[in-house]
Amino acid sequence: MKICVLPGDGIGPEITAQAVRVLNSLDLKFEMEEALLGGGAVDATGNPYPEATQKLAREADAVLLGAVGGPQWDSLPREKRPERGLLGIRKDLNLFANLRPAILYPELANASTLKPEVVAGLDILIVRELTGDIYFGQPRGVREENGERVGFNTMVYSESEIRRIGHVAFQAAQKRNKKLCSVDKMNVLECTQLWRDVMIEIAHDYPDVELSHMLVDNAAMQLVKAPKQFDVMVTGNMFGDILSDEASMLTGSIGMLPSASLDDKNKGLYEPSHGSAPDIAGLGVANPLATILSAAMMLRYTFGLEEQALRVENAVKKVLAQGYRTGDIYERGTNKVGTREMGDAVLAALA
Ligand SMILES: NC(=O)C1=CN([C@@H]2O[C@H](COP(=O)(O)OP(=O)(O)OC[C@H]3O[C@@H](n4cnc5c(N)ncnc54)[C@H](O)[C@@H]3O)[C@@H](O)[C@H]2O)C=CC1
Ligand SMILES: CC(C)CC(=O)C(=O)O
Ligand SMILES: [Mg+2]
Repeated sequence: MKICVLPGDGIGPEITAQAVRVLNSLDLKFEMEEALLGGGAVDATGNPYPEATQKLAREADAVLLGAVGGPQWDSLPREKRPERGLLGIRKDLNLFANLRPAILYPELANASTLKPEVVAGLDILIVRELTGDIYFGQPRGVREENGERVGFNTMVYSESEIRRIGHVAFQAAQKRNKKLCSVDKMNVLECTQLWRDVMIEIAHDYPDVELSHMLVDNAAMQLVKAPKQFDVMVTGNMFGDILSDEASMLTGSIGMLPSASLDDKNKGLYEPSHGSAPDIAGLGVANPLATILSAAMMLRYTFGLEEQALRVENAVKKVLAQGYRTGDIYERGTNKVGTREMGDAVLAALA
């Protein structure tokens, strides 16, 4: 079981270290090797996704990633920016299916931005397409036109790209409550009219799943109005990026939202849904639970170790029940801890 570990930038190394400790405590035989991705990689090699990282990531069964980016790299030419490294590894490994579960742990009911009665028992799975859409579409750039600069990107999806993420979402819905909501903007975007048409075609293969459709602006509103109407949501790369950050706050914090990015053979990259949080980097206060829960997803999806995945998830439940909280989920009467102490608590819960 080979894992390529990419701590990345900002809080990335702090949170990844805790997930690595958790994996190493499980008495399983992992081979782990670290490499550079993002800003640190640009500084060291001039490339945000260096060849050595590419080789290691391709050879590994799974990748564990912290996060990339930071203001010190924002003025670099676009192809050298840390985020290009992230898009690069996702595309290179064909990780088209991004699973982002938004689950409210009962202990965090007061940390949610919504009233407890609106979110109690919340358990949504956002299935986000990850290697297409406007983040990858060509042409892109800034050109001179009529004496001014014009910026442009292209939203593009092929039928086959929509179909393969659709199948992932329908199959996930089959294993859950058999309800799938596809989110698009078909009223104004041709690209997402095709998205809707293809989802309707695929639905014939899954007669047991109830498919509904929602425009993305309404979906953003419904998520904070009545989130429990959703079970599985499927959407494109950009809408999924935005809606998953929004959904994270229903669970208390973006520091609680893990993710799995999968290809069609269960190879996966596992990372928290948040970014490198430059505002708290180096302070030892970041919440490592999203990364630890991402490691649990790795055990489940890539290694098929369901029992071990549940063990880690139960350890996270236990530390929350014991009252351990990083600053982002802290409330009066609980025990405020830093990143490493939260890792210690999870390890103790696993022992
Ligand atoms: N997957 C990745 O590597 C991603 C990278 N980024 C990059 O990260 C950098 C910062 O982006 P932002 O827009 O500020 O988003 P962000 O997700 O890094 O931070 C947003 C807010 O959430 C807080 N936060 C995030 N993770 C947290 C955690 N584990 N515990 C406690 N608080 C946490 C931060 O302190 C900040 O206030 C940018 O360079 C961006 O491009 C952004 C999103 C994803
Ligand atoms: C580079 C961005 C697309 C990363 C991001 O915000 C995400 O994947 O959630
Ligand atoms: Mg994002």
